[in-house]
Amino acid sequence: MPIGAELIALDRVSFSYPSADGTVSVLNNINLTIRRGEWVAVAGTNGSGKSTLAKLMAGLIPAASGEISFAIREQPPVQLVFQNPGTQIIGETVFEDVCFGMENYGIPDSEMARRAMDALEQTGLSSMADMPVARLSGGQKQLLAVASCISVNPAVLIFDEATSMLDPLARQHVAQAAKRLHHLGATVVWITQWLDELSLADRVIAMDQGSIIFDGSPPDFFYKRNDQCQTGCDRLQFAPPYTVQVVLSLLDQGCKLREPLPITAAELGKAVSEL
Ligand SMILES: Nc1ncnc2c1ncn2[C@@H]1O[C@H](COP(=O)(O)OP(=O)(O)OP(=O)(O)O)[C@@H](O)[C@H]1O
Repeated sequence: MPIGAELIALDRVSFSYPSADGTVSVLNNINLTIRRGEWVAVAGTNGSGKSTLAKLMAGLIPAASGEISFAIREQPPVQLVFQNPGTQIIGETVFEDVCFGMENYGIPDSEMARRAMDALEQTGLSSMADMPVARLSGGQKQLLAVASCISVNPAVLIFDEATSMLDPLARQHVAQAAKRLHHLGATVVWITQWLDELSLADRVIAMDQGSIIFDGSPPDFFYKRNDQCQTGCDRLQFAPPYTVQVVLSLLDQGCKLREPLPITAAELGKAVSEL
């Protein structure tokens, strides 16, 4: 299937969880299409429904109303790295855990060890291959969950705040591993609270109270204002990353920076050097 083909489409999807006095509505009327080859970042306030959206896109829960369609032929179609890594770790040792996922997808024994070590290498865990999983720290468990998901080479990889417990170096490892799969053709959905990670994406979805309030490019998320003069970032009441704050300050002072406005330090350096 070509780059840009529709892979996952949500059409007027709503979702509610059961509660003591009926149900609590979590997602309202979501329309969203994920296309092959995209890197889509999802940002949003706590409790806005990001993890629920991730589970719907991974086919783990059904929509209460509306329709979700999948047009993915590869196996496995979607892998979701959960926010809480404990929920997806099964093996006794680090190496066994990575192999467990591959066994489920029928990856030949002859390939398994090489793919497991490659995934552990990419996530910085290769020296811990024989360590019992119970001895891993929270962040190391998060890295193991990432390694297991990347080892099976899914068509769509969904990271649900998969870097929330990681130190800056480990975050970089995970981002690089995801980028590598993306270059090889995987589609990436990257849910994050770290706004500097939005620069990795082609497209940003912002969620608030169960609705998508922004769907556009990373620069537009930080700089494009609606009729109420608010950006997507303003509407979430999130402080923009430092680089974006510097750009806004430069614009306030009358500097003319070329479009698209910079969102990373490297882009800002280049834009300033061209003034
Ligand atoms: N299993 C559940 N049963 C009942 N309510 C739930 C369940 N899981 C989540 N919720 C509720 O659904 C809402 C959305 O939760 P969700 O985890 O999807 O949000 P989120 O945007 O991922 O939040 P966060 O950024 O805090 O992880 C929250 O109000 C939460 O309390």
